[in-house]
Amino acid sequence: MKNSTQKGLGDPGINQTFRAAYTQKQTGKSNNRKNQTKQEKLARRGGGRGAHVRRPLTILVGDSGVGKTSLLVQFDQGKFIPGSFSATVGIGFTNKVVPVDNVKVKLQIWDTAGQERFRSVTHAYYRDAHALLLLYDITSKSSFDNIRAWLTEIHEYAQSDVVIMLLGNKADMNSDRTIRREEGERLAREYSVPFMETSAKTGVNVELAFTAVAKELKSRAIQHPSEPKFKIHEYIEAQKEKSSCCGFF
Ligand SMILES: Nc1nc2c(ncn2[C@@H]2O[C@H](COP(=O)(O)OP(=O)(O)OP(=O)(O)O)[C@@H](O)[C@H]2O)c(=O)[nH]1
Repeated sequence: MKNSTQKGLGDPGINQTFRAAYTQKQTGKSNNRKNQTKQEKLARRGGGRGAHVRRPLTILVGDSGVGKTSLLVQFDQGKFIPGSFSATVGIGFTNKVVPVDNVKVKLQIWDTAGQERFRSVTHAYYRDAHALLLLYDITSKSSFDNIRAWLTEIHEYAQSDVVIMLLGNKADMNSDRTIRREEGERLAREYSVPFMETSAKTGVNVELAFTAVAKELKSRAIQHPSEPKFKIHEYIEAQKEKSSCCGFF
């Protein structure tokens, strides 16, 4: 269900850091010169001192209403804004520094519109993505059924080595659940992608999802021969066990 207001394209009501990235990329111009300058500076400088991994791109994808914006807002600002749902227009983005060991991984995270009419726009960005977080809503069978189609599109448009993670969001809504956790796990196994259930509302596993991506991207960018290779599946499984042991679900 949607109301008439829409978020994205610089709407400050959702997240002050979201910008009109879509317009910028399409026209080559920003509708916010100050922001563009800052982005360019950040890109040039790499954003600060010390060891860092340069702004790899993570894109949130999935059907409209599964909670992509909410997940990003929870990760970025640690809050959940309940109430009316307003669909994203185009693409919004935020930048977030994730400390991994002694390295700052500066993720650029793009929140795409799940609505079908924006699909051709979001396809154009897949090839630039280093990681894709693919969400469904555990209370929505259609959003889960559409995951196969999303994965087909991802395999068609994204780089073959893109990090893909499947997230079953709205895990706090257990009483309305239509997709069992095992179904998510089975689908993820079939496609060999890591999986976890998240809640943008309570924050469960939200940080873990992004941290796992940051760790994987860091390990790919900075190879220390002496360090054991980071294994994202194992990391997530170990961390998930920790959270489920403590009664989050
Ligand atoms: N209970 C609960 N509600 C959620 C959660 N995540 C999102 N919602 C609600 O679900 C609705 C849709 O969330 P959005 O974050 O706007 O969904 P979206 O995937 O960004 O939608 P599009 O912008 O159309 O692609 C909103 O009313 C949110 O408050 C969650 O983890 N738990």
